[in-house]
Amino acid sequence: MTPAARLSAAMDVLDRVAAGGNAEQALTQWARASRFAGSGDRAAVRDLVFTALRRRHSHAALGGGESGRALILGALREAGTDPAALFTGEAHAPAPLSAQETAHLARPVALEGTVALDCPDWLAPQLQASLGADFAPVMQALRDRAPVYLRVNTARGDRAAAQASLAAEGIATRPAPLAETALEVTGNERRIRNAQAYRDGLVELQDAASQALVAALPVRPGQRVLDYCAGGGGKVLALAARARQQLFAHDADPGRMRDLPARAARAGTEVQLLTGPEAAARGPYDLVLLDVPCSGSGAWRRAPEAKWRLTPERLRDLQEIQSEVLDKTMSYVAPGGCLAYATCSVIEAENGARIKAFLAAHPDWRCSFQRRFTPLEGGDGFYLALLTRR
Ligand SMILES: C[S@@+](CC[C@H](N)C(=O)[O-])C[C@H]1O[C@@H](n2cnc3c(N)ncnc32)[C@H](O)[C@@H]1O
Repeated sequence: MTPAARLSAAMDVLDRVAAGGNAEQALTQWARASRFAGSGDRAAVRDLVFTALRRRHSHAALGGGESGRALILGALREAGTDPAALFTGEAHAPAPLSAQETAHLARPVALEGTVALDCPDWLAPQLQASLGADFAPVMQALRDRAPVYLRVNTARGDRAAAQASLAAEGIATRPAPLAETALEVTGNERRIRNAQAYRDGLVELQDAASQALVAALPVRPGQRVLDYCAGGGGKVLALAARARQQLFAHDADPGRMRDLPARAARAGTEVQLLTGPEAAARGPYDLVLLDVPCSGSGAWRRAPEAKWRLTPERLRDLQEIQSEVLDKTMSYVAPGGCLAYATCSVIEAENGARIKAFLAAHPDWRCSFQRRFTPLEGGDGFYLALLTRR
């Protein structure tokens, strides 16, 4: 594909996302319908789409609108590329610029405040209050692509062995300071899923802060652990590598745990999947991990459309769900056990405020540890609170 044809494809995908589609699915649909697109084309279109979504506010201002075409015009303008040479209308290139577009592109645009930071306007005060002096740097960081991190499965080998195995297949990595198990991929990341170390379960794809969060959980061999919001199981598998435990996983949407048994087998461990009633009946557990549904604000680099889809109503609903999950599962914790509350959000209302509300309603509980991670440390934004009975 020519560079101009890649722009047309990205515009098309962005329009599908604007109509309510999910970016990953829209890209997959486009790739299936575009057999002529090689892996380089798919990667380039993906980059264009994700950058435009991360920077939708500023690109819309620069490009003169929120359509896929305007966002791509904004991206070219930000990069200092003259669109006229690409927007020729020839073959699969975008149609030539209209008079209105030409006029907009000629007008100076000063990017300021929430537009320059690509921050949703309504959420800026809350984010500012949550992050303080880190607000602008964090929002800036969320405008860029996230690093790719691997978790070394220490049940299979150490970090040096994983690095050596990956290097033998041309995949460059370096240790990431956030967690002892974390490697940052610095070259040839597209080869990971075919690499021997990945197929053998020596490494898994997992954000470094997510690994650091799991490293902070109180884990002892032989204990019973319930991952109550297990999703794909990233955290429960990271827990499995730390010590031999009896592991149980539940999710309100069991379909999300579909790949968990196969992933567990690849990692050399076993996780029992439980329905809601089973999760209640099989307790108590020494550790109950609640990786609750949240705004995902700490992970907006990876799922940037979520940044613009979040609404005040949805944020309120999420807080209700978060408190409900805490209230429901506190009785699942064994005496002396721990209830671990986690989000991938940097919004205080989903983090410390939920814990404060929980402790106010349940004075027999206390918070023994809390930690917030932001993208300024390299990984995604996360929050962890450890709760124990007094
Ligand atoms: C942040 S994701 C979990 C990610 C996962 N722990 C990981 O590390 O890959 C939150 C999960 O909570 C699930 N969920 C939503 N509401 C729930 C509820 N009331 N009870 C249990 N799980 C819920 C969602 O289906 C989603 O899979």
